[in-house]
Amino acid sequence: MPPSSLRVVYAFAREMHPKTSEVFIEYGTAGFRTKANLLEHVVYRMGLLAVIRSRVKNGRTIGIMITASHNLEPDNGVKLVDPDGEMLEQSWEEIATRLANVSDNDLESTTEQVIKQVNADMSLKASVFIGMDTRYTSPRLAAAAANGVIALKGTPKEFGIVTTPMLHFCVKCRNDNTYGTPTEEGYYEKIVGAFKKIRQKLTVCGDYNTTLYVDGANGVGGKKLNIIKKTLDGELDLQLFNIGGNGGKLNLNCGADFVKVSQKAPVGIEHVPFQRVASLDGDGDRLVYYYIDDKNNMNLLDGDRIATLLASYIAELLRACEASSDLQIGLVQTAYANGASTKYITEDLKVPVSCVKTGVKHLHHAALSYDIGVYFEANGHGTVVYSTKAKEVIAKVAQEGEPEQRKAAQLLQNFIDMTNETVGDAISDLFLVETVLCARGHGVKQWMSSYADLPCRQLKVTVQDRNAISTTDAERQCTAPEGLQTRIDELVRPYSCGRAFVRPSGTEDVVRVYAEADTQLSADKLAAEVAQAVYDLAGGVGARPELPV
Ligand SMILES: CC(=O)N[C@H]1[C@@H](OP(=O)(O)O)O[C@H](CO)[C@@H](O)[C@@H]1O
Ligand SMILES: [Mg+2]
Repeated sequence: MPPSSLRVVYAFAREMHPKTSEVFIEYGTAGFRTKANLLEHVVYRMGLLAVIRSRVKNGRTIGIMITASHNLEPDNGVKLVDPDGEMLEQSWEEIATRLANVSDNDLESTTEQVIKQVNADMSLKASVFIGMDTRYTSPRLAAAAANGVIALKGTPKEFGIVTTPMLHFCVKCRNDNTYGTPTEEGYYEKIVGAFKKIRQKLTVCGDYNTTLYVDGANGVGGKKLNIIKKTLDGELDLQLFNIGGNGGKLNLNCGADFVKVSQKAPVGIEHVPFQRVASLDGDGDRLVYYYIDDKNNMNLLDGDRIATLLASYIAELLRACEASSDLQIGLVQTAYANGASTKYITEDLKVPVSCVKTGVKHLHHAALSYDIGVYFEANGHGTVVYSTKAKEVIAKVAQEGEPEQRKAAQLLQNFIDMTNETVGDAISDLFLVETVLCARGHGVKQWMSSYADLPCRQLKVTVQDRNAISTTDAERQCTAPEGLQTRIDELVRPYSCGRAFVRPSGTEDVVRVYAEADTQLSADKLAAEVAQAVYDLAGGVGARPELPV
């Protein structure tokens, strides 16, 4: 890199996107996420880093997504997408953090150091796709990202408002044209196109009802479903709520995170007993379902429930193809998965389960070790990944199998096409769920009946330094501070079906507490007791922990 070019970087930074805050910011589970007004310089610098990353990857396209997902409107965030549409390689997170925090004066030399460290050939072309969510601060941040890309002579392409998974999809397609066309239209063609194909092969029957209510969290996912809705031809009657524009605030008392954590129905939705409702998060990468029953009770169908539904259907089709002995299907969860779901998967579905640390990158990675890997966080973020071997075996049966086997294999092929394999995707997952329910003639009651969730509760505790808490065994055991795990064990012991763990959040400055037990009262009580133990033994600050979250 000739020095003159780096001087441009520096001048650009100081003039247009100066670092105005001394607050240290870290590339966490979901990239950088904080108040939007602290992010402009960070995003500009991620534009620089994306160019360097693209060059290290021989000019393959890198993605930048501007979003703070399920956080409230004043926050925003940025994350990088690697060439196969997956999250940024973990070893680069430290580099991203370093570049985000240096002073404007040190930016030039730090950029140069990074280029040397990663051995980037700065004479190569570089391509960066930029997407953003619906926040009013997003266009300004997207422009800062594009300026960063231009400063290092990369080529930015702005996609405007897209869901996070759409951007991941477009990055993947740009680098691998067998996957699809790298545009929003290409996304609809592949995902919605496959849904329509599969629907032609299925008959609407039993308790399945084609009306689906959707809570769009007043974010981007609902807006995109409004586009898709117009192209559906009776396959699914989408009734969209919380799609923005009616004064409803992004993620405020609505959306997948609110529904999952509070276990309450969102605002802004008409209640019809036993009506299926799909709830998306603000950037369209999480999905949970729920229904209100005739006693006005809330019934949540979360990520664990979606994972088991998809895994059981795929396993059923594999058996029908007679390919189940050739292909190993597995499920990946985190410690937040409801204990009842894990028991159901291992004992009833007889599918192997692995438990990994929180954060999609960990789940995605573990899922790749199966021929077909289904992964979901309990909060509704997840997808299915299919190995090349699985695709080849299924394609062979679809061509050469007996008629019944061929039929099942062709259904599986449509199912694969409908899946966004790059990352959890609320829209793709919604179509996958609707397909399984339709194929089985099931309504929400049958879906719910596969197993009964153990009541659970999540709480947050504010401590002086959340990193004083260390964990092991996929975050299910606490190794520091001393004595905390022993205390948790003592607290859990008296509870029937009791389980509890604590871990520092990667996206908020809190310690998260999770507890489950045989009754809601017990789960709430256990969570409160464990939260108190965290407060006492891990340096709690501010108000003592209280219910609810
Ligand atoms: C309990 C929980 O839902 N944690 C979420 C949350 O992470 P924390 O590290 O718990 O803050 O945000 C992550 C990014 O969206 C998501 O991957 C994860 O599942
Ligand atoms: Mg999200």
